[in-house]
Amino acid sequence: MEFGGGIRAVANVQLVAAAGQILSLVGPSGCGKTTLLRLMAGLESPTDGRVVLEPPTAGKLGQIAFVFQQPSLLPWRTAVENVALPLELISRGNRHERKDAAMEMLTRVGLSDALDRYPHQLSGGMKMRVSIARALVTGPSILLLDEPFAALDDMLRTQLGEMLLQLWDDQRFTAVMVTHNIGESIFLSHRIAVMRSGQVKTVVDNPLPFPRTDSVRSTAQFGRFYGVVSATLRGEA
Ligand SMILES: Nc1ncnc2c1ncn2[C@@H]1O[C@H](COP(=O)(O)OP(=O)(O)OP(=O)(O)O)[C@@H](O)[C@H]1O
Repeated sequence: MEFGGGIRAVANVQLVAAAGQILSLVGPSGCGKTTLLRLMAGLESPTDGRVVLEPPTAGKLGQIAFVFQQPSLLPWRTAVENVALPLELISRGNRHERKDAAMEMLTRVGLSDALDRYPHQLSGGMKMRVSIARALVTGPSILLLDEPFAALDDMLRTQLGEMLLQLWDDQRFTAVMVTHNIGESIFLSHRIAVMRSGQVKTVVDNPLPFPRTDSVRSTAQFGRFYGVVSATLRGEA
């Protein structure tokens, strides 16, 4: 993928996101993580090469969802109205059905008490919950997340990570998530793709079993794997 001015953001990448699993992309700033994610989403077109979605229906409306670092909610819509928006855009259901689906999704992300609040009445963590509910309301088979929790404090980050795992357990979507945070990549994913200078240097399988709760972070296995991923990031492994 080459941008104007000859900037080569991503090159020679061969990466498979296994169906029903969570894959993390980690790497130093500017190594091409976001570009690769945007290529997968179809938000950028590759200068060369291709992105293959399996099954092909994964490319259908409502089947790929993207969560950005900023929740980017519409300020004039309530939480329910924001979450119902993707259903409106793909003309699914009538007004009542869309509202019911949005309410159910918001309940699943722990916001049953905030359905009718506007974005300015929500905390940063609540806005991200709405953003994730909006992404998942169509029941996508692929969820792409770009540093979704980067702006949140550690405690919220952990809570939302656990929530994401719970949602994955319920919906079993295929997820690809960009993160700077090694601990988060280990906690949340099945496999971790380590990127440097626009290339995927290696993909490591995460040995930690599911289901995972926060307590897994204090296990020796977690610590050992953290060391492996860090060394890989530094180019030592
Ligand atoms: N729209 C664009 N136009 C020109 N260059 C771009 C564009 N988007 C990204 N780049 C360049 O491509 C390279 C990879 O950027 P990208 O945002 O994918 O990296 P990243 O790993 O996600 O970085 P960060 O972790 O800082 O978000 C960088 O050199 C960046 O400056």
